[in-house]
Amino acid sequence: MTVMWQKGLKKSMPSTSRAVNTLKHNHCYQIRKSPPLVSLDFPDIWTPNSLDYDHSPIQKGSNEQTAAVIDGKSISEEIISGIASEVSRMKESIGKVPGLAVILVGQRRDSQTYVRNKIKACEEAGIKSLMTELPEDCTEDKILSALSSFNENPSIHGILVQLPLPKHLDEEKILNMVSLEKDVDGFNPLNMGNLAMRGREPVFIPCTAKGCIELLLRSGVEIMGKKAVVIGRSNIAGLPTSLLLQRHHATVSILHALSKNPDQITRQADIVVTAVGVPNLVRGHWLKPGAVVIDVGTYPIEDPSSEFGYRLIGDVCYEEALGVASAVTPVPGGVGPMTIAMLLSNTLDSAKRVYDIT
Ligand SMILES: NC(=O)C1=CN([C@@H]2O[C@H](COP(=O)(O)OP(=O)(O)OC[C@H]3O[C@@H](n4cnc5c(N)ncnc54)[C@H](OP(=O)(O)O)[C@@H]3O)[C@@H](O)[C@H]2O)C=CC1
Ligand SMILES: Nc1nc(=O)c2c([nH]1)NC[C@@H]1CN(c3ccc(C(=O)N[C@@H](CCC(=O)O)C(=O)O)cc3)C=[N+]21
Ligand SMILES: [Mg+2]
Repeated sequence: MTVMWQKGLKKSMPSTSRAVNTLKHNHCYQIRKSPPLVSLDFPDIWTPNSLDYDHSPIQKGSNEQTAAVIDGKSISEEIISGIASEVSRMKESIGKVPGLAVILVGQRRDSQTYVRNKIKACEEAGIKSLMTELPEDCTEDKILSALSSFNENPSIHGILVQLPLPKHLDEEKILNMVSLEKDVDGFNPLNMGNLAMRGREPVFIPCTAKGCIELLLRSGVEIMGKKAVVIGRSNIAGLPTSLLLQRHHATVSILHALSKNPDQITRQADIVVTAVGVPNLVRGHWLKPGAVVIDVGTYPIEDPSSEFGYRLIGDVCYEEALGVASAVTPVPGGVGPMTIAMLLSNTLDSAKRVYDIT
């Protein structure tokens, strides 16, 4: 493997040696600081999302197209129009509508686009939206005070802090301030824990994960008993998606930046969900013929010819996948719009819970 790969492994070594050191210092007298039996370290390396992947030329149309294109855009529109009619029913019966608050910090163009899309979708569905835009260099206190006013505002049923936040801000602390009952992103650790644990129900299911499953179900893909591979293990995409697939009784493998032979493991999967952010990471030969491929990745690349100066590409080599898979989601027009539809769905559910409507 390449230099990056080796660097990653080397840098993740200290966790072991740290454990050994603690053992030496503690000797056997101090019980309070006993060394961990299990290391909980995630790689503290920065994984640049560009490790070791296949740069060989893309095989356009070398195989006849086998795959159906899963139209996330139109499925999301269907869902949003269903939400819109529920919202108008709510308005007629109790004179109230769901409300979503969005906090956007800084000037990232992609974040601005996603947030704009979310606000636009709220308008379509009749959901009230409030948006707080804060400068890149804003203080933590500013965000926390915006959050506490949204937490207390009874006409707000969902709160979303757009990620990533600028580096100087403590993301965990800020996300922890979002009231559990309004955490429509599902990023609160209690939500994730409940998603993972048998017999428990999260208040909200994270939107991207929910969107991926919804795409599978609405495309008639059976999940139960199937082998699913999720590439990526982030809190916002890969991890919750793998948990949700497991809840739907798939046999799930999770791949990440330090996984070896990802192509071979992926080739065994009936369902592949990829959430990495590396363009063309998943090549045609990574896929089992007939696999269903859900591409969460959205990597912005410069494109002066498009409206906002950039366009998005996914993790999957789309041209190659079309000739191997049985179904593929495009980027754009796949998971992205579904994430937004699920955000609205969570916000509606939240309002229904507050007003005790079924
Ligand atoms: N369409 C949508 O609605 C959404 C799209 N996205 C997009 O999905 C992508 C991922 O987002 P996010 O999860 O936030 O990103 P993160 O950077 O938080 O996570 C990326 C994950 O991919 C893994 N990874 C990195 N490189 C490789 C590699 N070469 N092979 C296998 N795994 C690798 C990382 O592994 P490790 O853990 O070892 O570092 C990590 O788990 C981005 O393009 C993002 O824009 C995200 C959310 C919603
Ligand atoms: N707190 C938080 N919640 C999120 O859900 C969240 C986040 N932070 N940070 C970033 C990721 C990414 N994400 C996307 C949402 C919509 C599109 C989307 O609408 N995509 C369209 C096209 C976008 C465009 O018009 O360029 C599509 O794929 O068709 C993409 C990506 C949500 N995320
Ligand atoms: Mg990364």
